Amino acid sequence: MMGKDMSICSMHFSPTGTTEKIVKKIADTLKDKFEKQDITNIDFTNIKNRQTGQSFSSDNLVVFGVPVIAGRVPNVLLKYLNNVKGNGALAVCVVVYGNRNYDDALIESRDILTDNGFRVIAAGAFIGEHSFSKILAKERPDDEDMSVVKNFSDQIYDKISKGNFDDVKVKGSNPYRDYYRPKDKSGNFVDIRKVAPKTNENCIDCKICAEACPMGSIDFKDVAVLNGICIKCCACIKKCPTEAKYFDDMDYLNHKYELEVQFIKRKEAEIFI
Ligand SMILES: Cc1cc2nc3c(=O)[nH]c(=O)nc-3n(C[C@H](O)[C@H](O)[C@H](O)COP(=O)(O)O)c2cc1C
Repeated sequence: MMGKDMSICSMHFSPTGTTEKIVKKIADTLKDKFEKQDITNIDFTNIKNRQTGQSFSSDNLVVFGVPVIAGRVPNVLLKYLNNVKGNGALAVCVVVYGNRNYDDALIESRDILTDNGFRVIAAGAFIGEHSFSKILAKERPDDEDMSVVKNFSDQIYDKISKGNFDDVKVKGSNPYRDYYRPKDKSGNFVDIRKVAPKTNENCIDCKICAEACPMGSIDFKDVAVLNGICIKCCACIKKCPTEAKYFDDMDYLNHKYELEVQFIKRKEAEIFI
């Protein structure tokens, strides 16, 4: 291990790109420090890539990242993650959250990787612009975040170079807390799972939204039609060049507004090594 045969992989689920940015920076920094030619990128956002399963070996170092969804690992990924086998590979576990909280997402992600045969040697919770919002954690990860990411990568390199593959301890509770649930103005829980994006007359039928939807739910023939579930990842909204996609559900909009007001204070990344 860690000889010339070691290869570095990055693996991410990242509908709006913040997780991807962090995971790739870590993998790239490690590639340079270990003087490797290239890295393998596995984009789990793409439904086809999730369906094939992945098998690693003890010669691999995998940087794995997901966004925090309702305080946990995105539950739509769980069945696919069962088919990702570590076989002794080293792993770095990353979660990215929108400045509310990562709750038990990091520990859950670490546990999934460990149960699947990875040796998780480092972990970090980072902040990315909130999927729902253009102002909450706006444009993060920013330069300050990326220098923390770089420093984290340097520490991972040092740990591996010393031959220290100890499992990492992370923050979070097990049994995991329930999925975080939004509330209405009166404090009652609301269920936004069935809420779906709408399409306005700005749509130029470029199909970017259909390509971006990680659930493959937007109909290619008529992008205003939804053929499957919506996880509210907002890839279709944030990637649309003409602002044609939007949500108008009042519970959703109220939740978004509350998040923007309550969690305005900047949070910082936490790393565990
Ligand atoms: C349905 C949903 C639930 C989310 N839940 C949380 C949460 O519990 N805590 C939080 O801080 N951010 C939460 N977020 C925000 C994302 O974790 C954050 O914006 C992340 O940077 C998105 O990653 P991506 O750019 O890789 O898609 C949620 C986003 C979505 C779409």
